[in-house]
Amino acid sequence: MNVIVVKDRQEGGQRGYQIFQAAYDKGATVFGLATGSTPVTTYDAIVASDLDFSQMTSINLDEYVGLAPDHEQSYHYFMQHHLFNKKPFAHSYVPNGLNADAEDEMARYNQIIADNPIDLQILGLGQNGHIGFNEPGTDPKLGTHKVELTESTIQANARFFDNADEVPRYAYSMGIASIMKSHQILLEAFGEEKADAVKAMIEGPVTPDLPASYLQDHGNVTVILDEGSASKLSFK
Ligand SMILES: N[C@@H]1[C@@H](O)[C@H](O)[C@@H](COP(=O)(O)O)O[C@@H]1O
Repeated sequence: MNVIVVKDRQEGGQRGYQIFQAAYDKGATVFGLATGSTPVTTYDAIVASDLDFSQMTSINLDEYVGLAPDHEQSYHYFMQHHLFNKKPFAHSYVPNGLNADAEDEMARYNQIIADNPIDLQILGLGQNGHIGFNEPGTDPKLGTHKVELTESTIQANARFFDNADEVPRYAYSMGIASIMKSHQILLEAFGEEKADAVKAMIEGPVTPDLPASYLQDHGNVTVILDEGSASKLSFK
């Protein structure tokens, strides 16, 4: 893993953007995108740039089951608001949280990923080490699947809802196997609350207990950290 430590998430967003731009300049056409607060500064830098995605494809990692695309906490809505309204792609795929037939949605989304191999995948990091919504214990061989969210993720994401009871209990998520097929991965993690997960991801063993640790087995991963999230690394 190529680890870059910057001062804060603003600088991290700029570094993330530079990696996007370099991939774009080298001919990347399919971008795997993430939600959460972490990638926002990178999306802001993309929006401020003159990069044109009108011939490109985006594929998002995950979506809550049961939320309509126009629900303010859906990941569809998040992407529209932070990126797609200002930088439209030719095709933007996000799992369909309203598809009650999980098998159908999993097959549909796996086909989309197979048809559009991801050149650059951006990832955030859950406090428990999850990537996408691949919670601890997830089988790394899974493709897109339906996930029951852990209590820790529900609590961490409750800040976006009126209260924790409103956080959906399930999500559709790209699997670890799908993520690992991306040619290049950019993971960003900012803030002290991510420091334990960051340390385990980089310095711990590869284990299903910390899903992001599988990234140690991928040959092209860049990790951008700020001073808080890097604070427990031993090599600093
Ligand atoms: N499914 C998303 C993840 O993709 C994201 O990485 C994580 C961290 O969120 P944040 O970036 O807000 O800390 O939150 C959610 O659980």
